[in-house]
Amino acid sequence: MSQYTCREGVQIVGDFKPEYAEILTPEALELVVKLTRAFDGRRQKLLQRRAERQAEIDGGQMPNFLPETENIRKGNWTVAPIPSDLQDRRVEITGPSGDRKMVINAFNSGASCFMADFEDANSPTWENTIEGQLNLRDSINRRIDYTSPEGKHYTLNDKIATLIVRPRGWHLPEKHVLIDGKPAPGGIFDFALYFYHNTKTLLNNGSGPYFYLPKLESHLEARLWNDVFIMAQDELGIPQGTIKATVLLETILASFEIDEIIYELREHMAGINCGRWDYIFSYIKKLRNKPDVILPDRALVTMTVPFMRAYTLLTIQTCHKRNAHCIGGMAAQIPVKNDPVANEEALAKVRADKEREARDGHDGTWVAHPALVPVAKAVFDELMPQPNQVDRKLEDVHVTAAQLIEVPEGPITEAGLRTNVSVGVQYTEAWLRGFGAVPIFNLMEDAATAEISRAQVWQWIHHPRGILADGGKVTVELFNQVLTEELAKVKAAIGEDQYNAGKFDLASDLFTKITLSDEFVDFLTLPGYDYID
Ligand SMILES: CC(=O)SCCNC(=O)CCNC(=O)[C@H](O)C(C)(C)COP(=O)(O)OP(=O)(O)OC[C@H]1O[C@@H](n2cnc3c(N)ncnc32)[C@H](O)[C@@H]1OP(=O)(O)O
Ligand SMILES: O=CC(=O)O
Ligand SMILES: [Mg+2]
Repeated sequence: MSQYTCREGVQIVGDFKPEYAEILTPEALELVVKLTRAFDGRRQKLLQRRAERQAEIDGGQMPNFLPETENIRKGNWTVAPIPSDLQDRRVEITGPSGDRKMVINAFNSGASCFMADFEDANSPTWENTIEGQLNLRDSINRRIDYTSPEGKHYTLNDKIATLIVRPRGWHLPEKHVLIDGKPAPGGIFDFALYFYHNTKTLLNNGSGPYFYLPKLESHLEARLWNDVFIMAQDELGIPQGTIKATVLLETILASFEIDEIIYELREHMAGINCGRWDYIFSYIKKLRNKPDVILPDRALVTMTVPFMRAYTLLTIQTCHKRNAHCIGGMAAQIPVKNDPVANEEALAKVRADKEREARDGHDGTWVAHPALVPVAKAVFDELMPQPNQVDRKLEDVHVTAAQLIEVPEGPITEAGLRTNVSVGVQYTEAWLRGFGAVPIFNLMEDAATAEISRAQVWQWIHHPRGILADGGKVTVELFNQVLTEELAKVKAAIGEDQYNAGKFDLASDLFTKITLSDEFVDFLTLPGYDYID
C-alpha cells in the first residue's frame, strides 16, 4: 500500500520504499502535476498527429521539407550561447540511469559527458526509474557509492563527466503514477523529478540541467518540450534559457525539420545527436507500406548507405549553420571478452566509425562502454584538436529530399532473418527482466536496435518483396520455424535452468504477437510495458 504523501490528483501505485519518498516528494510531484495538466493535452494531440502523418505517407504523400517554414530555413539566426561545460563533448558515454555501479563507472570513465538514460537503455521498471533518479541525485551531491557482491567499492573520482539526462520519449507513459486518474507522461515525469531535485545544486556546481530529447518527429514536438522548459524554469525561479537540450535526430520525419527543431529550442539548444539506430527503425516504420521500400539485412544498413550519409551530413551542416553542436552516434561493437582477435576487430570497427564522424564534422560521439572511451577520444583528439568544429560550415553539402529516403540495395538472407529473430526475442526477454541494454552476439543491443530487428521481420513477412536471397518468401510459417530453432539454440547455449528461470516464453509470445500483427505496433516497449512491474 502506498505510503507516499501525495497532493490532490496524484496517486502512486508503485511500491513504497522510504528512499523513493525522497524523490516522490509532494513538492516534486506538484511540478509533475502542473506540467502534466498544462501540456498532456498537446502531447496526446501530437501523438495523434503522428498517426495522421503515417496515414498520409501510406496514402502517397512522401516526407518533404515544409513549405510553411521556409522562412525559418532561410533565416539568419543562431542558437543562444552554449555553456562552457558543453563546449567540448568529444566523447559521451551512455548507460542506464538505474544501474548504480554503471552510473559511477560512467562518471569516472574519462568521457567528457555522461548521458544517463531513462529511455533506450533503460527498462522502465518502477525500481529502475526511481533508483535512476536516486543515483543521479546522489551523484550530483557527490555522495553516491556502491559495493559489489565481490566487495569492490565504487565512488566518484575528483574529475567526472558532465551529466546529461535522457527522459523518456513523448509516447511512453509512467503507469505507476496516476495524475487525475491517468498515467503520467513518462517524459514529463522523468524530466520534472530530475529538474526539481537537482537544478540548484547543478548550478551551484558550475553546471546546469542538461537533457537529451529522444524520438522527436516534428518541430511541434520540439516546441512542446520548449514550453515545458519555460514553465519549469518559471516554477523554480531560474532564468529562462538555463536548461540546455540536445535533440536526438533519430526519426526520418525529423530530418525534414532540422532547422525548425533547432529554431523552436533555440534559447535552450545545445545541439543534435545523430541517433542512428532509432533512425533506421523509423525509416522502416514510416515507409513500411511503400511497395518500393524494403531494407536488406540489418548488418548491411550501415552509416555509409546513401540515406544514412545524407541525413548525417545534413544534420551536421544544419547544426553548424546555427552554431549548435552535432554529436555522432553509437557504434554497436563492444569489447569482446576472452578473444583478443575478435576484440581488436571490434575496436577497429569503432575506430573507423569515429574517424568517419570526426572527418565529416561531428563535434563528438557516443560510446557504449568505458573501454571505448580512449578509442574514440584518440580519434577525436587527433582529428579535432580544438574543443569542437562548429566553425566548419559544410557549405558544399547539398542534400535533397530524395536522398534522405533513398532505398539501400542489398539482400535479405536467412542468416539475417535468424539474427533478427534471435536478437529481438533475447532483447525482449532481458528488457522484461529489467535490463534495457545487453550484449548479444558481441554487440550492444537496446530498445532502438531491437526495434530494427523486429520491424525488419514484420516488414519481410508483410511486404511482397520480403524475399530471401535464395528465392523463398519470408512467411509466417518460416518465422515460426526460425523462432523455435533460435530459441532452442539459446536454451542450449545458456542451459535449461537459466532458460527456465528467464522470461523466454513471455518474450517469445510478445515478439510473435507484434511480428504477426497486421497492424504494425508503433513501439515494442508499449505492449511490453504491460508486463513490466
Ligand atoms: C541506441 C542508443 O540509444 S545507444 C545508448 C543506449 N545504450 C547504452 O547506453 C548501452 C550502454 N552499455 C551497456 O549497457 C553495456 O556496456 C553493455 C550492456 C553493452 C555491455 O555490458 P557488459 O557486457 O555487462 O559489460 P562488461 O562486462 O564488459 O563491463 C565491464 C565493466 O564496464 C562497466 N560498464 C560497461 N558499460 C558501461 C557503461 N555504458 N557505463 C558505465 N560503465 C559501464 C561495467 O559496469 C563493468 O564495470 P566493473 O568492471 O566495475 O564491474
Ligand atoms: O538513441 C540513439 C539511437 O541510435 O537510437
Ligand atoms: Mg534512440
